[in-house]
Amino acid sequence: MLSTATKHSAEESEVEPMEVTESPGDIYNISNSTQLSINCSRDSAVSRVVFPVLYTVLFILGLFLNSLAVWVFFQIPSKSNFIVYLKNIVVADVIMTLTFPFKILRDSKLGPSYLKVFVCQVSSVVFYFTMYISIIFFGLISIDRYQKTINPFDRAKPLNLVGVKLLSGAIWLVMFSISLPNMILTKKRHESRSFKCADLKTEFGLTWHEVVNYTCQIIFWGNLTIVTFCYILIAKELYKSYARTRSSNQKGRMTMKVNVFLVLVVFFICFVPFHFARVPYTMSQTTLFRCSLETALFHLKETTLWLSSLNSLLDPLIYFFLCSSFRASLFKTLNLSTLSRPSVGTAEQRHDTENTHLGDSNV
Ligand SMILES: Nc1ncnc2c1ncn2[C@@H]1O[C@H](COP(=O)(O)OP(=O)(O)O)[C@@H](O)[C@H]1O
Repeated sequence: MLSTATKHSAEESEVEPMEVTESPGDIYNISNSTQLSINCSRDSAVSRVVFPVLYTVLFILGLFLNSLAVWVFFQIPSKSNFIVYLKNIVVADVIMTLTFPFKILRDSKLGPSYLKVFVCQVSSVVFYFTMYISIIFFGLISIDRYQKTINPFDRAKPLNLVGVKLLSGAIWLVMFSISLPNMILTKKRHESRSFKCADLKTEFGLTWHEVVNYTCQIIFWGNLTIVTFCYILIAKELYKSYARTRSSNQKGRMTMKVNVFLVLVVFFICFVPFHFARVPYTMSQTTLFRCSLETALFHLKETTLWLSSLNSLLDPLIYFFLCSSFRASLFKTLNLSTLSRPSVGTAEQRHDTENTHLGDSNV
């Protein structure tokens, strides 16, 4: 196995006939400098047709749902931490959705060749940046929902809200700062038409890419732990509450369960497969692997990445099922006045009221 620097210096030097000795584990020992990965084509009908079609579906539906969500959210005042977090996610989702057309054009080979460079340099980096923003806010939402479960009558204090807005800004800034070098350091010129993003990186750029990927793994697994832990505690509280009231309404109980676990389900479906696939894939970008293994890892990464992109489509479901202010405002926007009429007071009062008892879907 070769390190980042070794792979890079191997790729940068003059191409000479290479001697490759296969070792167990499908990884090559390179005993001569070469551009092995250049000869390993990823081109296939799946990457040229299937994924562009799947991303087109995501783009059309995602743009519609997220634009609607933005429209609805920006009529709701940011009066709770929960709403501030959801607004951050919706902005991240809109930006992520806007990166899809570039990927579609690049992968389908319908776009000009400089688009490939643009995708590696800008749009893919923006995609990952927004993905981790969503992941971090999912973690914060889980903590907030747990706090709301144990202290239902707690209202967000203005000072708290300022703190939460500052925290949100800081998260965007920090994530942008670690992503920016991935744009700047993707600047090597490439003669071959079939280059990979890693081929455009400077030596330090490839190291930075590797470091950011492992940092993002920590961010993901940390947030997954937070989300899982908080929702286990929430479920426990809900169970205690139902046991106390001895609710006999089975249907209501089922709805509550499904809604409570929506965040967890979305998180698992969208992000867990990608983060399992990402580690060996990043290794294949910085270490010389056998071509068949590198290609398999690439396809696995692309498949699981599509699941992560699906998140931008599933998030609006979370807003709808977990945020009553969103529902009320959506029905009002769509002129469904009967549905938008809150059962208790105004939309705002209803939101606050909904947060005050455990059996509500707002948890
Ligand atoms: N977690 C991340 N955060 C920010 N940028 C990233 C992240 N992961 C990858 N990138 C950047 O996105 C671009 C595409 O990366 P990647 O998907 O690994 O390449 P490829 O499309 O060749 O498989 C690269 O410039 C890379 O550095």
